[in-house]
Amino acid sequence: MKNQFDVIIIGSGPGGMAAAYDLKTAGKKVAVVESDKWGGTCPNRGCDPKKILYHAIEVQENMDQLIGHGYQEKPAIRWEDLMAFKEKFTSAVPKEQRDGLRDFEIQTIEGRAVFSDAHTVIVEEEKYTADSFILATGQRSAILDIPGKEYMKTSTEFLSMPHLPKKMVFIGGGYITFELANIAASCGSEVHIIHHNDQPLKGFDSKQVDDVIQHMKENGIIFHFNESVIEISEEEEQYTAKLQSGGEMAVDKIICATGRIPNVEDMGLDQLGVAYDKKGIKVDEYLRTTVANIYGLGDCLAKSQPKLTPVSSFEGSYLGKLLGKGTTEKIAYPEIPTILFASPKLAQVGKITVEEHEKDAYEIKEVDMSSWFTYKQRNEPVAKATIISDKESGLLVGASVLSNEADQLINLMTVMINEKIPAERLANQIMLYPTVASDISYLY
Ligand SMILES: Cc1cc2nc3c(=O)[nH]c(=O)nc-3n(C[C@H](O)[C@H](O)[C@H](O)COP(=O)(O)OP(=O)(O)OC[C@H]3O[C@@H](n4cnc5c(N)ncnc54)[C@H](O)[C@@H]3O)c2cc1C
Ligand SMILES: NC(=O)c1ccc[n+]([C@@H]2O[C@H](COP(=O)([O-])OP(=O)(O)OC[C@H]3O[C@@H](n4cnc5c(N)ncnc54)[C@H](O)[C@@H]3O)[C@@H](O)[C@H]2O)c1
Repeated sequence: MKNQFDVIIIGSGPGGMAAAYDLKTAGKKVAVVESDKWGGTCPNRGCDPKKILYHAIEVQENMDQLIGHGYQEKPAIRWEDLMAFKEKFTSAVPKEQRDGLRDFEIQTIEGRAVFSDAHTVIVEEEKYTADSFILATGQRSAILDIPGKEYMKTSTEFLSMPHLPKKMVFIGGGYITFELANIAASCGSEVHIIHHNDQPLKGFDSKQVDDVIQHMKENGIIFHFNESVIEISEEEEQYTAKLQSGGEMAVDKIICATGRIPNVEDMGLDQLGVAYDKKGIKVDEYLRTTVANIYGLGDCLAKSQPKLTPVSSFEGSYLGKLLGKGTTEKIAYPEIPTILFASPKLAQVGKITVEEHEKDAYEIKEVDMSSWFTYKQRNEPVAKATIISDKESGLLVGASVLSNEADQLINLMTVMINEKIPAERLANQIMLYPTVASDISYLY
């Protein structure tokens, strides 16, 4: 039957895509429904466009570190050209992603999916039925509920701004604020960050967060901790943010980055009995929702794992195996690394702090790497690592790294932790020199 499938996936982000390709490879008849841009958040309005902008400021910073050591002056970034470069990548994404599915004989359905029963969705007034469904609907930006909230923009608008505002404010103290504020400041905007408490970037090593803040202050960013925006007014595209402390701030753009909310509403989930709360859809260890033939993955789930592209893809591949090849295993997550693409980068994996009562079990080592050749050759101002290993086995259990090479180092350490590679085995490897990998054996 034309509209009858083994599995229908709702949402074409990295999670939905991974599930679709793996299920098709396993011989299933698969369809993907998408109501917005094919490819979802990551390549259209998330990681990828952000990384293109970030790369430009990373190059700028690398050059800045060599002023007086070969370079004469810090290069300026022309926002309009950078945006045009970014647009070259992002404008092609939806078609490429959709055509990729079609070429693989996965049916693509455009429109918003709404369930009419546990085996049927309606999209643009047409019925589609399936044995199983996967909810891969992602999240969207939360907007603070304050007077004048209609004047706030989100990360999506930031990543498509045709011109760089002269003065802007970011509300929130999470990943999005820190990454995008850093980009805006490096490109020449006067940037303010307003955060409702004095503990931004929760979940990262607090000492290293202090270092990031210090570095961002040196980059010109102005932090306002224990402060909130309570009202916004507009006059001729100039915005005035009224502050809880009593003051006011006049700016050209206000970006709200106070977290993201799952896309779960108006899909008929309540009538079916698919349980969810404000954190997302509830699933068991097989990623099954409270309705037996409906599964969920990625950012739209209420779960403890971080909401990141590779996590969504991992879950998509797991469901590909579960529904495609009939594995009966529960999902088992490895240690998941996370990174803040700021200046410098802050990345971590596994255990990053040792409590007083754990001190007999773990060894914690703090290493200042800034005098090492890898960092000195680039004149990097900061390079620090905190390494935690299990005293009995000697195995690495966690690490947090603050440096512009943190991504490379943490990727290597993630493999060492997940594959339980003892330090002695590293001595058997010959790594390229001088590179970050050749430093790793000095770390613990
Ligand atoms: C600014 C920003 C920067 C980020 N940077 C990084 C990064 O550097 N590294 C990283 O790992 N992660 C990053 N992330 C997070 C990453 O983008 C997400 O974790 C990832 O995209 C989640 O994938 P997903 O498949 O779960 O959902 P999404 O990619 O959000 O896809 C969900 C899709 O479902 C569609 N949909 C929703 N409801 C329906 C419906 N009823 N019918 C049909 N379709 C529907 C949506 O339109 C969307 O296309 C970033 C996110 C943002 C916003
Ligand atoms: N490098 C990366 O991997 C990367 C980059 C960007 C985004 N992301 C993903 O996107 C998600 C969303 O990022 P985000 O920065 O929007 O969220 P976040 O959860 O990282 O940070 C939200 C911030 O807003 C603050 N906040 C919450 N409610 C508030 C309120 N009512 N008033 C004022 N402040 C409030 C929180 O204290 C927090 O500091 C991340 O959790 C992550 O999963 C990842």
